[in-house]
Amino acid sequence: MRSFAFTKMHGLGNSYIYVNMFEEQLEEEKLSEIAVNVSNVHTGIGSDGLILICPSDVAPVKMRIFNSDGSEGKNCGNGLRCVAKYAYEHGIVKDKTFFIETLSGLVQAEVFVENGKVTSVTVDMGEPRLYRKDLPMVGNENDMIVNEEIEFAGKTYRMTGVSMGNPHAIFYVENIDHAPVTTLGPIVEKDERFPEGINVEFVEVVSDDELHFRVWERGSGVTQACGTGACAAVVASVLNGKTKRNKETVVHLAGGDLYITWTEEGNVLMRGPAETICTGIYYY
Ligand SMILES: N[C@H](CCC[C@H](N)C(=O)O)C(=O)O
Repeated sequence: MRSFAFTKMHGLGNSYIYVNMFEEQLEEEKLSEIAVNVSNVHTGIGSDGLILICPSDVAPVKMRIFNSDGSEGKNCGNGLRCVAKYAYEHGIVKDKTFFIETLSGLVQAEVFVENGKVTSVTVDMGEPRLYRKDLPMVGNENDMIVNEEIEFAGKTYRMTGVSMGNPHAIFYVENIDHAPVTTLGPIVEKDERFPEGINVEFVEVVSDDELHFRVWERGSGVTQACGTGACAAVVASVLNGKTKRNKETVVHLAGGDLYITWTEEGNVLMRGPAETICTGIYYY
């Protein structure tokens, strides 16, 4: 019977099982199966997926993220804040500002500490990617997708596409409580026009610096929060003239609030909490 130590952490209710790969060894070919199994709330630990905190050749730490269906994602905003918290509190990093390697590139995290514990993290998520080739989405690879008319299941919608290293389809709704998260979400996620699938977000605009937000995540379904999705929603809202560039925007997710700024310099800043739930040993 094999086992590994884990820490369950969450960012606004988007929880993952974190494994410190500086101390544990997991077989590469088993990672997808382990992600599915630990995520199961009945026979596993219960989470939106698995996140590995790994050594890196180009940064103090590397994050790998697996959704609850076992697919590997290329970025995870809530995961990055928790990885930053873990790395600082476990002495993997000594500075309060440091780089984290992801499959979609390097990001820079800054931790805010009270009584030795990280309470909040700001991550510079880098620049959004705005073209069809970045999602990817079929069609002219150098076209942007802003408020584009598109048909799903016989109905016409307006969609904006933004990548934060992982792909997001943004739809605006009048009332977030009536957003078709569980009906339209899975249809868009698996639509053949997105060869690698896509995360699906619904946004209600409150003002030029406040949004309501719900998400159907690629590979995990409905989650309480999606950090990269919140970043994509703010970028999409600027592109659609609904919010302002360089102005911190509060995004109300099901699990709580994130503060996002798409700066004039081009990068996207995400600020929010990261919390430890429990530690344990997983047997498999
Ligand atoms: N489902 C995403 C990965 C997790 C992203 C989300 N949990 C976040 O906080 O950004 C994907 O397959 O691209």
